[in-house]
Amino acid sequence: STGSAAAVPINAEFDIAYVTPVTLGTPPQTLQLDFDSGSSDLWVFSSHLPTSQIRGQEIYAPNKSSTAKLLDGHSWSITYGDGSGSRGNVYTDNVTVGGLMVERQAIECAQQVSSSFTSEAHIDGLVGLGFSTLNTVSPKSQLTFFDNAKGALDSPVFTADLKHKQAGTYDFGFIDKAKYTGEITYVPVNNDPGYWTFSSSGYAVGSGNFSASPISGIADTGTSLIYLPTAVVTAYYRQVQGATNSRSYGGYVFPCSATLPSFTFGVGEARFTIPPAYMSYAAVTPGSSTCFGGLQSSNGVGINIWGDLALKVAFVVFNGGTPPTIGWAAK
Ligand SMILES: CSC[C@H](NC(=O)[C@H](Cc1ccccc1)OC(=O)N1CCC(N)CC1)C(=O)N[C@@H](CC1CCCCC1)[C@@H](O)Cn1ccccc1=O
Repeated sequence: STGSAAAVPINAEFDIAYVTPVTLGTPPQTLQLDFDSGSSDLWVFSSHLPTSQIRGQEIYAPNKSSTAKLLDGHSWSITYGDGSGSRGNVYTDNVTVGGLMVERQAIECAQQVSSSFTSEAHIDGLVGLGFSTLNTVSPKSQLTFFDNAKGALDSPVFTADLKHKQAGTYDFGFIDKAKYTGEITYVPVNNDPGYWTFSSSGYAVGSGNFSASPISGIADTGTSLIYLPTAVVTAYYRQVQGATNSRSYGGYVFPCSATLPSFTFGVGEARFTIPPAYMSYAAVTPGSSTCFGGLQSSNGVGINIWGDLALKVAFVVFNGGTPPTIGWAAK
């Protein structure tokens, strides 16, 4: 079997996150979920949430689904890198993504969400696509949608074709040759403790020479930006007039009028260049002439992250075979 579903940017201006329609239960309830290869819980806004914590999101009501079953005595609780979090109880039910159905998928129903989730009306929950070792359900941890689907897939892979300010796709079980050009460069994945961790072969700032130093980081569809070592980040912002690492804004900012260099990263012999226009994010406050950079330091994060900003200039194959690998191709 295979599946294919749209990845739609939640913000018309900046690609800060992407959501994908997912149907749950019988009759089907459709929610817009954020596919996150940096975590491994499938959780949703639910009928178990106080209404004060729901502001425009769609909810999943297990008691309205004839195929929902309570996973008695199980609970979950998760906190993300940006400090947001949620917790609740667990049901199993049918989950369908782009025509691919998994029966008895653990659906983690939120009983509490942090304020940043309540204020993000476009995200009704997450689908974790990390390795199942990271799942937070207790006392028995649960499998991700991908791990549950894997055995039935034509090939044990999913691919991400994220785009700038337009809908892309997540495909399951097949590699669509129409979505990329040239060859796919595969590199090893270290899935301990459970991320899609791979080694980039280096970077270049603008037209500068390529610095061939390996950078270990995770491919994370749930993170907007790129978080890399300080040496890389200072080399980049040294080329940006007026750039500063702002404590108050929590990262590198610069005048929105600044000329930005492109940023190139390597995967094996392959090179991927992020154009200058992608390297600037929202103004730090609406209407401000100070902009937030797409490349930030991983110092405060503790892990290097290749987020949507890097993923959207490539076609990426998350190969869940044995051993797992990750493939990057131009498009
Ligand atoms: C440096 S990990 C920061 C990262 N969260 C982001 O990237 C959010 C995404 C977002 C944007 C807009 C609305 C809602 C959410 O966006 C920003 O933080 N932005 C974008 C806008 C910018 N102006 C400021 C910075 C993050 O926790 N991801 C986790 C998944 C996220 C959680 C929040 C909801 C969406 C999915 C996750 O994969 C990160 N992970 C990765 C490895 C280990 C643990 C861990 O937890």
